[in-house]
Amino acid sequence: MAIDIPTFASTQISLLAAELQAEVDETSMLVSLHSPTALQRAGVALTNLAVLSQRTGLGGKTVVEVGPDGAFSCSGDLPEHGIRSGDIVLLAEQPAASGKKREVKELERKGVKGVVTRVGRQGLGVAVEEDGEGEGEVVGGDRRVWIVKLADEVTWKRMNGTMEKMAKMAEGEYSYFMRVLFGLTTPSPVPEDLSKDEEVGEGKIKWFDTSLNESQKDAIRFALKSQEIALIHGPPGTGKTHTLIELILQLLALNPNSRILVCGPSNISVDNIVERLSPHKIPLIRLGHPARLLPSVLNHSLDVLTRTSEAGAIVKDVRAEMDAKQASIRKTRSGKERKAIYADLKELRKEYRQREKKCVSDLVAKSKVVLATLHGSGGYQLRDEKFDVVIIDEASQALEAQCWVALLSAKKAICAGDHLQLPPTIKSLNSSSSSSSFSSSSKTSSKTSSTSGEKKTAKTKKDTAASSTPPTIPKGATLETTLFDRLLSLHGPKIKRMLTTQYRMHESIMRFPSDELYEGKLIAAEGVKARLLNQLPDVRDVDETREPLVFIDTQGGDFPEKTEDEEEEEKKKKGVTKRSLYGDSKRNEGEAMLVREHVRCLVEDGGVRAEDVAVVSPYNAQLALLAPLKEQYPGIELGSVDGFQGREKEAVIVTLVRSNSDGEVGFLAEKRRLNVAMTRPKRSLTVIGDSETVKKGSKFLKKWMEFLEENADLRYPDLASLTAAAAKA
Ligand SMILES: Nc1ncnc2c1ncn2[C@@H]1O[C@H](COP(=O)(O)OP(=O)(O)OP(=O)(O)O)[C@@H](O)[C@H]1O
Repeated sequence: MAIDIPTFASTQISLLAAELQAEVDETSMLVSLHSPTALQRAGVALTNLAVLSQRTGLGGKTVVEVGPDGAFSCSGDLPEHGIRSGDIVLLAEQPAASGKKREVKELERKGVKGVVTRVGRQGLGVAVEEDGEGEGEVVGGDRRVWIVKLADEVTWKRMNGTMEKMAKMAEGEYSYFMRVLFGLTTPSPVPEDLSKDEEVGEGKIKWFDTSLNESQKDAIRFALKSQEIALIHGPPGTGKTHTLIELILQLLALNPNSRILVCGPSNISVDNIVERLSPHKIPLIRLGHPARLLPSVLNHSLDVLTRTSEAGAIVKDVRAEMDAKQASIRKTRSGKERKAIYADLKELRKEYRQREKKCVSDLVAKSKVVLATLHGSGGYQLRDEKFDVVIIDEASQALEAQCWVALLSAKKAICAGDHLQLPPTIKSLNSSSSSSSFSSSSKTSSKTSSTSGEKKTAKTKKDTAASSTPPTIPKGATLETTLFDRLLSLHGPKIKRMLTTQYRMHESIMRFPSDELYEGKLIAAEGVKARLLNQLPDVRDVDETREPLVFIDTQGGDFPEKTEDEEEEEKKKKGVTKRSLYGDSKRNEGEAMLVREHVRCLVEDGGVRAEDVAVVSPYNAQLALLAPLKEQYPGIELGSVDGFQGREKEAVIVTLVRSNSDGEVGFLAEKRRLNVAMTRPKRSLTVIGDSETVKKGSKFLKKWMEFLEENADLRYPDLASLTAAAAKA
């Protein structure tokens, strides 16, 4: 069904506003209720830091480097934390650990906002906002500082700006591409069978990578032939990125004059492509702050090129002057002098920007392929640039508004993704019921931080609603509907090609997701279909390393789940009043014991390296319970399902947690979450769960449990002997 563009845009604006509000409220709630130390443990803050230095980064921004305050760290290393580059943070003087309530607003007055540009073992960099009040206050003295994660208003502004533009466009301004993407017209037809001859465009396709499989070749032919839109559906491990690289090379081979913009929702998704594209020696440039990029792609980063290229020479002297000024701030004690330095810096920054702009536009104009995050593509560097094709990787993990930042001036788009894995995570209340329970996640932040697919507490939700006035949003509209989803339901499978050979999982691990979600079309590549743990170097042949699929069924009621809040209630009775950060997240002590025992068998008896093992759970409280495993088996990873999307491991243990007499399964009912959970392993998947409870959750869950009962190495644990063994250990 066609969609009215202004209505779409204004709905997005309302949804985005609600989302931003939810994020802001969540931060406020966390900050006001918990001490800096507790926030650090939850992955949203870093405490006891000292300002180490300041320098000038891209855009003339001041980058403040912070590291552990010597008085609090012997090793000089940062403690375990959940701050990632790209996060929006507040850098402020650390409040005393009093029981006093803190307000975010008050903290903001005392500090400066910025973007984390670099995260290292011993410190991190924050590019601070230039006009932040009190800038000198924070970075000047020798005070102890901390950083707290804030809502990402920068990304929001870009999306909102794009939607506002769309809302205001007159019908005559819509491009053919836009009309197709909103169903006002149909996509130009693409010949059904492209495989007979290799004729595409002017000449024959000569494959750069001859190892491509048929489904990959077919997807590339289709994407080359399509005029406006092509979706490349890549189930887990099917070589989506691999396919995109060949596609980019083919686009350029067919038309050496074409210019391509390649985007993804995260820095890592973009860097991944830069890394794989760079050996092909095509002129490419990566936009984005260099400190946020993988070291291996730095040579293509705009910032580095502005320093090293000829065009960059004119920028250099201003930068040097700015750096010298920055350095002098720390030496100055007088407020008056500092003020004067800031005024000089402001002027220099202006000049720097002008010179840099010229240099940047020269560099961008020379590049055939420009790569940036979706919101990065909305930066000033690309303001007047035109591209023949826009490619979006991981499109099913991006908000649609985010995609339009890159698509607004596009003529043709190719989107790769998998709508059967998790969509972007949404915090606002308007999301659909089954999946409304998920909050922020990022691929890199796994650990036991708060960034899993859970809402903190049911109470938080109500609090959030009460503290803000949500804008009116049409019924059924949700940010969770991605561009990928919407286009599929708008135009159907004719705009899509699916990759069908997967290069990750043992055949038995692949079977269920393939049959239930991918129409039975997945094929395990020859090299992976029978791979077992016991074939890895130094791994011994024991029960745990011999089986690709193990199901430890905890049915019978001996392994009940618990809610953190229930335990908090018990604590309260004993006089402990602080509320848990994990709220109503569930945990299951019995399952945790089984996880520990299984890890022990894999690593100690089987000789599997801890780095090759991951424990994945939908519930943060369960991960918190298992956290000591990381000390016992350094290198092991514990992650939320949401945080583990896009990752893989040799052996994965999934602990489902839910076990109750009501058959309550919460957000286990979300197929896409389960799909992600069960498709992470290469050689070994161990599922621990109560089949009785889980079966009641949904048809899909019932089928999964039945599949495991029939096909997995089935085990019924005995709690008494397990407890005895644990006590002995
Ligand atoms: N045609 C191929 N022949 C051999 N190996 C391949 C082929 N295509 C992909 N692979 C391998 O499969 C693995 C997954 O590929 P890639 O990283 O491109 O997948 P992806 O689909 O982007 O990943 P994800 O599952 O995270 O979406 C890689 O190790 C890649 O080298």
